[in-house]
Amino acid sequence: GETAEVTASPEANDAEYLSPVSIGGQTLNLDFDTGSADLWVFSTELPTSETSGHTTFDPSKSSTFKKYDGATWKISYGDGSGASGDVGFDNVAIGGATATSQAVELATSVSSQFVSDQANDGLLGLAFSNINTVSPTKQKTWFETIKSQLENPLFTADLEKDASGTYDFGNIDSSKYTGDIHYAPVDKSGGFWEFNSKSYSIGGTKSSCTTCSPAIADTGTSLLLVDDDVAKAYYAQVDGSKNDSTQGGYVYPCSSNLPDFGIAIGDYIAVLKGSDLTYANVDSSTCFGGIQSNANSGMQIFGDVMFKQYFAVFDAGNTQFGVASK
Ligand SMILES: Cc1cc(CN)n(C)n1
Repeated sequence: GETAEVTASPEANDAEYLSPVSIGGQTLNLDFDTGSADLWVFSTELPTSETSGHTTFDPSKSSTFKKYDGATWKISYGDGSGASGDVGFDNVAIGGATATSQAVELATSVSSQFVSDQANDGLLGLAFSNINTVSPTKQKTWFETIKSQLENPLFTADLEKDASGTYDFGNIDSSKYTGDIHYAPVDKSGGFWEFNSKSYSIGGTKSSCTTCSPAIADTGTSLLLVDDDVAKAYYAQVDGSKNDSTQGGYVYPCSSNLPDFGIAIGDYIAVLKGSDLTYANVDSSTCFGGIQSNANSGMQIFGDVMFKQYFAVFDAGNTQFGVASK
């Protein structure tokens, strides 16, 4: 069976991580997103006013591209961004592993967030294909297309703070973590890498929250979005913090001490170091937190803030998600 490894390079503030993907021989930099299941790209079908700075996929220049007549797609993300377009099939290679006849969704329209994010040429979804948005027939993700060719039906994420990391497909590289991998069973019925998260700790003090929302492992989200009462409890321990609607969330004096925050991955509490829980500066003395409220959406979203501190295993063979220290 095959294995593959690809670099994940951070954008400013580690807001997102981009990886090179070859589609019909054309290389684009895509955001690998375990929180969605569409592989879509900036394409020559977009208005040129929207593609400045991006690499676009040109189906007419790929000898292996096949149009999927009549198929369309339309996706919107938790941050309000979105895109839509039509569909074809092509050979898609990542780190030397090629999925043949992979559904490739060509954007004919993208929201302003994507137009201005010139480093991002599209997304590669790594959630479960039951939430793919292609109509009339849902399409498989790249991972599900290639899974049977892999040494093991899994992939791992090693994202780093302000440095390049890796995604590995088909194997767990033991040099990338220390200690045990702590697994939680995944409920994939909603299409996400979803698990229970019924406790947390703040500054070493553990709280159980039987009513806490389930969580998803989402490499496409920058922050850690936790239930509203948990976010409140955390920032109650941060001097000078406030929930500032103009800034879009909790901010605090950069000089304040941030307590460690433990998140439950099933029965295991992964402790995130307070010193790594500041996301960005709002101004020279005010900081924006990496932990924010999910506005009681009913789902907790564990994004890159977690992946920067823990090595992660997405195990489709056993339908489980695991983390390990690194
Ligand atoms: C573009 C994009 C992807 C995601 C996470 N699934 N978000 C929040 N935004």
